[in-house]
Amino acid sequence: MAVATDIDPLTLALQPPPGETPQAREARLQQEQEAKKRSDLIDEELNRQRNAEKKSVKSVKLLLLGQSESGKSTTLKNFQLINSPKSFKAERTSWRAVVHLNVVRSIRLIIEALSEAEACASSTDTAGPDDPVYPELNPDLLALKMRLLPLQQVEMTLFGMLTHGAQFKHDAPDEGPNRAEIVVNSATPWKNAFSRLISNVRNSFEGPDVNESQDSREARQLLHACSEYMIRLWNDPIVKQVLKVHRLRLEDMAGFFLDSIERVSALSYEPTDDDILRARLKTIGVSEHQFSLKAGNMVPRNWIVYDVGGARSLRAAWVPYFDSMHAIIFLAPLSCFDQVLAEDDRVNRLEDSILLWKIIVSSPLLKNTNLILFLNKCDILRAKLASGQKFREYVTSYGDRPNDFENCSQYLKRKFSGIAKQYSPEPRAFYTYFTSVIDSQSTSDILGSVQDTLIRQDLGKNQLL
Ligand SMILES: Nc1nc2c(ncn2[C@@H]2O[C@H](COP(=O)(O)OP(=O)(O)OP(=O)(O)O)[C@@H](O)[C@H]2O)c(=O)[nH]1
Ligand SMILES: [Mg+2]
Repeated sequence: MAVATDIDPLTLALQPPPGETPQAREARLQQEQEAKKRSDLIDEELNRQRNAEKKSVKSVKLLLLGQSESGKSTTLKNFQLINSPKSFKAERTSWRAVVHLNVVRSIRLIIEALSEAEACASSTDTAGPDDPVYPELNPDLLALKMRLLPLQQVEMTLFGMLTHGAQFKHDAPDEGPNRAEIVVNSATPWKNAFSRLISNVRNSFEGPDVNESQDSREARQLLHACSEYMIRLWNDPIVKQVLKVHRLRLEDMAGFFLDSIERVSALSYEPTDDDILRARLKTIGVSEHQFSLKAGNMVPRNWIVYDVGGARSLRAAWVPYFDSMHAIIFLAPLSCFDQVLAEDDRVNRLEDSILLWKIIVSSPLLKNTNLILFLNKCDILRAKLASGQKFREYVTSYGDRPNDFENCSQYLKRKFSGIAKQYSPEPRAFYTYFTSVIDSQSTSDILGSVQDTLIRQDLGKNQLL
């Protein structure tokens, strides 16, 4: 049975040993001093870490805005490519299916145009002066069209795999048959559907997908088997004429891979970074991407980038995010001066972008938010102007200025800056960049400078430190 004493065990343990010599006492005290020094150092380090953690939990929140197809999701992909390259690579297999869906969609649009040409040819109604006049389709072309019908099955399979149930759908039919495209609700983890099919996700892009599902493999084999027919169809001169009459410029559409059919339908195909940036998947819902970023010798920050759907019907979902954002990157595609909205063909895309920008800069909710303007798709603007497309035919206020990239892009930059000056509730600085966000190198430089600016300047001073 234990005997109770007045001395607590700790005091007892710390007492000098009985009969301690002066030398032993000195050595003990020195040891104790050193132990204390070590313990203080550890405490100091723990405190430093705790303080750093406290600071780093404050996240920098960035919202990507702009009309549909302006390049928001592509900008998000660039953020991923720079800040979490490993997860970007791990998603390659999912993007392969999207590239394949993009190819199959382009072929479907051609087939629909051919069907329309056939219907016109067999119609007994007298053609009006404004009716399209299609060339005659020869039997070889009709046979080719039949041979490509199995691609419908490929589309359904890929679609089913990505949806993994019900998260994907075709666009609303009222957008017209030529506009129908596959959308993903980005709030749902669609990429996981593929990750589950490939249990050895790590490095799966470096070797054959041993665990790929039967459906997925069959879809790829079918696409591969149709490769030659797809190439013949795309290169057929009558098809080119039909598409011209149909006013369908597939090469200007998002997710265009028809010039690379052989490569992307090869059985060993794995998407490159460039393919992933070009692959088109329309967003509905809001997707959120987080990463940790360190600028210079500052404490790492948690960044959250939000990507939203830009189609008209989806814009109401933006507003709840306005409140807590540190910065907005607004994407205005400069190349769209001659295009109309997919969701409303009475509205010019450039006008829609300008109107949206006006709404954003004049919003009282955003008066303290950093605004960054990406004047995007500069590569397409350059190519369009070089091919002789006349800017002033669509933007009459441009007048007689030269029809070149330098002048047109500067004109549009002045237009957007003027709106910001005129409509901001309070004077504000904002940053403007000319971008082509499918160019990962130049976009990486721009995003690097955006990140740096946000951390060091306004956010560093006012909100985050
Ligand atoms: N050539 C070129 N293509 C671009 C550029 N930016 C985006 N794209 C392509 O345009 C298409 C549409 O881009 P997304 O990033 O999906 O557009 P989004 O703004 O997210 O569109 P929603 O999700 O519908 O709101 C994709 O196929 C991109 O690869 C660019 O600067 N140049
Ligand atoms: Mg998107």
